[in-house]
Amino acid sequence: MTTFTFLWRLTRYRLGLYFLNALAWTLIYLAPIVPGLLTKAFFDMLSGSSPYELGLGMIIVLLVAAALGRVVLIIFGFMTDVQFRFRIGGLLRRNLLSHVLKEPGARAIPTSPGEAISSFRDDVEQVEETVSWSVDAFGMTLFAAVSCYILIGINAQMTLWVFLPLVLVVTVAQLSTAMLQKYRAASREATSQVTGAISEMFSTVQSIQVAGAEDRVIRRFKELGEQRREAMLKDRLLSTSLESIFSNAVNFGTGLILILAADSMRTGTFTVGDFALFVYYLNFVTQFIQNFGKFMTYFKQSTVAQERLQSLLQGAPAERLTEHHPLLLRGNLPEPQEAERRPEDRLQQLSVAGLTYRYPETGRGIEGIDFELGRGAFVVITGRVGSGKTTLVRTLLGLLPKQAGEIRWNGKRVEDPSEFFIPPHSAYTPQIPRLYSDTLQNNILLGMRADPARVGRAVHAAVLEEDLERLGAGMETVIGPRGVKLSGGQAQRTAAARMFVREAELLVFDDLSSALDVDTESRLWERLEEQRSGAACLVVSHRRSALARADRILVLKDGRVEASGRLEELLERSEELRRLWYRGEE
Ligand SMILES: Nc1ncnc2c1ncn2[C@@H]1O[C@H](COP(=O)(O)OP(=O)(O)OP(=O)(O)O)[C@@H](O)[C@H]1O
Repeated sequence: MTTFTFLWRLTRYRLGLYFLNALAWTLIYLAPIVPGLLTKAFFDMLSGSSPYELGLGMIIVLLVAAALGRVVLIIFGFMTDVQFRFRIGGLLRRNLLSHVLKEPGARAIPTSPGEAISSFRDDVEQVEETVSWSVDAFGMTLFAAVSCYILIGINAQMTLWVFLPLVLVVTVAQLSTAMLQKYRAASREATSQVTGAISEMFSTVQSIQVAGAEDRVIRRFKELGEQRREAMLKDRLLSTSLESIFSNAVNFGTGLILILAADSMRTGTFTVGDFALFVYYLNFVTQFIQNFGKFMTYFKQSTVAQERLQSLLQGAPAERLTEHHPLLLRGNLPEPQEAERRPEDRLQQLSVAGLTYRYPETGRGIEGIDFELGRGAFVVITGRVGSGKTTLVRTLLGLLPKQAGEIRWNGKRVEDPSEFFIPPHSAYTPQIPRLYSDTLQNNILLGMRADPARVGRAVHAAVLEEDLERLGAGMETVIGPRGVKLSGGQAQRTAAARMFVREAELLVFDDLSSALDVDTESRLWERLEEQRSGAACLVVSHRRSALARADRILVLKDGRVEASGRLEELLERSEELRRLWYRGEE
C-alpha cells in the first residue's frame, strides 16, 4: 500500500471532519489576504496614491475585526484538528491492538514489548501529524495562489522572486528524500532499542541482581544510548539543515524584492501601498514555504512509520490498519458479554491428530501429536524438561500457530483454535501467570461478571481461601504490578482461580508444580475433582499426585508421544515414565 493510499484510507474514516478542518484552516491561511489589502489601502491613502475612501478609523476597525476573525477561526481550527487527529490516531491504535490480540498469544508481536509500545506511540503520532499537516499544505497553497494572483496584478517580475525559492525548496526536499528516510528509520530504531532495553531491565531486575550483571547491563544500556544519540543527531542535523535551506532561500528572495522594489519606487511604478502589501504577504509566503517543506518532510517520515506499523502485522494484509471501526468515545462502554453456552459447546470428545509446531528459531517443538480426551477425563502430559509439553498445550490452544494437524471438538473441525479455545470451551493456566496491578478479585474476574458464590467456589478449588485471610484486605487486596505482593504459589493459585471461575468445559494446566508444594497441589486436585462436574482436565505435570489420578498419560520425548496409557501400564512398558516416576519420588 502506498503512503498516500494509507493516509487517504485513514482520512476517509472521518471525511466530514477532515473537510471541516480543511475549511477552517484554508480560511485561516486565506485570512491574511484581507489585512494585506487593507494595509495597502492605508499606505496608498497616506501617500496620496489613491483617493480617501474608507477613512483611517474604518481601516483600523476593519484590521482589528480581521484579526479577531482570524483568532476565532484558529480556535475553531484547533478544535476540528484535535478531534480529527485523535480519531485517526485512535483508529490506528485500535486496529493494531485488535490485530495483536488476535495473533497466536505466544507470537503476538514480532518485537519486544518496548519496541511495540514505541511504535504505538511515535509512529501513530507521525501518521497523525502528516494527515493533519495536509490540511495546512492545502490552505497554504490556496493562499499562495490568491496572493500570487494579486501580486502578479501589481508587479509580475517581483512576484516571480517571491515564488522562485519555493521551486528551489521543493527540489531540495525531493533530492534529500532517501537520506532523510534512512536517518529517520535509524533514529526510530535506536529509540525503540532503548525503550526495549528499559522495559527488559525493569522486568528482570531480580535476575540481573542475582547474576551480578548490573555493570554489564548498564554498559550495554550506555552503548544503546550512544547509538541513539548518534542516530538522532544525524536525523536532527539533516532536518535542521533542510529547514535552514528553506528559510534562507526565502530570505534571499526577500532581499531581491527589496532591491527591486526600491528601484521601481524611485521610478514611480510602485506605490508605498504596493510595497507594504508585498512585505506583508512575503511574511506569510515565507511561512508557507517553510511549512510546505515541513509537510513534505513529514510525508516522507510517515512512510517509515507506516512500514514499522505494518511490520507489527506480521504479514497480515496492510488494510487491517485502516479498516473502519467504531471507537466508542462517548457514553458508557458496553459490558463484556459472557459467551452463551450452547448444547454443542459441551465437550464430549476432543481429538487431536498430527499436531505439529516447530519454532522457526531452533527447529524444536512438537511433531505429529495424536490424542483423544473424553468428557470428564483427566489427561496428564509428562516428559523431561524441553520435551515439548508447553509447546503442545500452546499449539492446541492456538497460542502458537499450528503448522500441521487437525483438532476436532465433538467431531467437528476447529478452524481457528485461538478463537475457539476460550471460555466456555476452554480455560488455561500458563506456567508463568500474568497478574495485574489491581485487586485480587479483579485479577480473578478479569472483566467478567460472576456471582460471589461462583467466585467462592473458584477460590476454594484453587486452595486460595487461607491466603485470603492472611492478605490484609482479602479479595480487595491490591497485589501490585505483576502481582509482586503475592508469593509464587499464591500467584499460581490466583491464576488457577481465574481459570476455575470461568467454568469451562476443558481446563488446561501448564505445570503448577514449579510454584506449588506437593501437598497444596494434591489438595487442589482433590477439590477440583469434587466440583468440576464433567469438565475435562489436560494437565502438564510430572508430579505423582497428578500422574496417579490420570485416566491417560501422554509421555513426550523430543517433541513426540513416546508412550500413552494409564500409569500402571506405562510403569511396565515405558522406560521414560519409570525414569520420571522414580526420580520424582515425593
Ligand atoms: N520460544 C522458543 N523459541 C525457540 N525454541 C523454543 C522456544 N520455546 C521452547 N523452545 C524449544 O522447544 C522445545 C520444547 O520446549 P517446551 O517449552 O515445549 O518444553 P517443555 O517440555 O514444556 O519444558 P519444561 O518442562 O521446561 O516446561 C525445547 O527444546 C525448547 O528449547
